[in-house]
Amino acid sequence: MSLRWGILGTGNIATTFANGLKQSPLNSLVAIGSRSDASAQAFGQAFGVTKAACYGTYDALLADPNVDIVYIATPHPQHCELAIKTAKAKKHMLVEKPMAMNEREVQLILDAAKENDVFLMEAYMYRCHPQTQKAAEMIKQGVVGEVKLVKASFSFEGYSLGPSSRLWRNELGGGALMDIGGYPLSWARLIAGAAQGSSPLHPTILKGVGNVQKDTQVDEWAMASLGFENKIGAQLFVGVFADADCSVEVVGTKGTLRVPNLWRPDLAVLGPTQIEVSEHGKAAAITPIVLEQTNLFTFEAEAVAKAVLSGKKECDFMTWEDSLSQVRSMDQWRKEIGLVYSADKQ
Ligand SMILES: NC(=O)C1=CN([C@@H]2O[C@H](COP(=O)(O)OP(=O)(O)OC[C@H]3O[C@@H](n4cnc5c(N)ncnc54)[C@H](OP(=O)(O)O)[C@@H]3O)[C@@H](O)[C@H]2O)C=CC1
Ligand SMILES: O=C1OC[C@@H](O)[C@H](O)[C@H]1O
Repeated sequence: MSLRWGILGTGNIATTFANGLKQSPLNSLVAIGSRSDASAQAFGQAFGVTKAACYGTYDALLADPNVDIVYIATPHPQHCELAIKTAKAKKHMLVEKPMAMNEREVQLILDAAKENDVFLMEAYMYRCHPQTQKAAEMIKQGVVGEVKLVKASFSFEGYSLGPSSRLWRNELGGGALMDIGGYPLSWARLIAGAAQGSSPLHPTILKGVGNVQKDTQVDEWAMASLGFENKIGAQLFVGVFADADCSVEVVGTKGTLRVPNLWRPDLAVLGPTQIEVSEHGKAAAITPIVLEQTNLFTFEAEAVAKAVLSGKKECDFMTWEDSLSQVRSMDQWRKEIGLVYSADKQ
């Protein structure tokens, strides 16, 4: 039995995810929903969706009885309303990151998923990749000794997208922190937990700085320093002004573990898929991650399908508790740098 997907939104990540679905025997794309008929038809044609299941409204897709699960791939401010509607339509859902704009919205989504007994996951796709699981396992086994510090960066050049891009518009949830801050944050939390053999931890302290621009009212870069109950610290950096550092490191008493390409291991141009461990002062030993299937979004879709088809409402790679911890930390990080959206005023 395969899971029948409908996608809401026909932008960048919707296309990437639809390609990932194509390679997954457990999944199939059966419907596409857009704000416009023309976009729905064009997208549907590219991915072999029947004309009748290319919908010019999101509501029409949610009313389609052939859709088991919905992938919400719109800008973040639309996630909350669409996720609640999806749950009420009794459909499972994979919601793009960040799950919603703030804790109040995430809580509403969790309540709706619980009430309607549907599967829900926030789409931190890198968490579903074998490289991430291997790195966390190595930390748990003590390859760097006692973990002291997690360093994680994510940056890309976003100016070329132009000022109309969601990245630069406050009303579309723009800025570096909301777009990519959740990646280093979710990695630091995962590793702080892995170090003690537990699920991801919530930070006990989070201090941040950032550059919220006067004209756009979104941040061009943001940094955070975190502390966890087990005395692990983390330094996070995100920026959307240049293709700068994207690597992650875990520093321990014995040595350092480094992953050069954690976020998009499917894109070889961003670096090799490998884990590098060096004892302090020595050359790194490299563990290559060799895989038959390399599409990151196929891993994500398969993780979701396995959970849904076995009756689970959550996926172990990104649980509901994990998403709550994420948004609480993101809210705190935003408060530290003075980054405000209209959702915060409701
Ligand atoms: N996991 C990952 O690797 C990635 C995740 N993302 C996440 O996915 C979501 C979408 O990002 P991305 O695909 O880059 O965004 P895009 O701007 O490329 O696409 C968003 C789509 O959402 C729909 N939409 C609904 N309301 C609006 C609106 N008011 N303005 C613009 N578009 C709207 C549009 O589709 P239509 O007109 O058909 O309705 C549009 O094409 C974000 O939450 C982002 O954080 C993004 C990139 C990578
Ligand atoms: O999640 C993401 O990862 C890659 C970025 O290019 C994109 O803007 C972001 O939404």
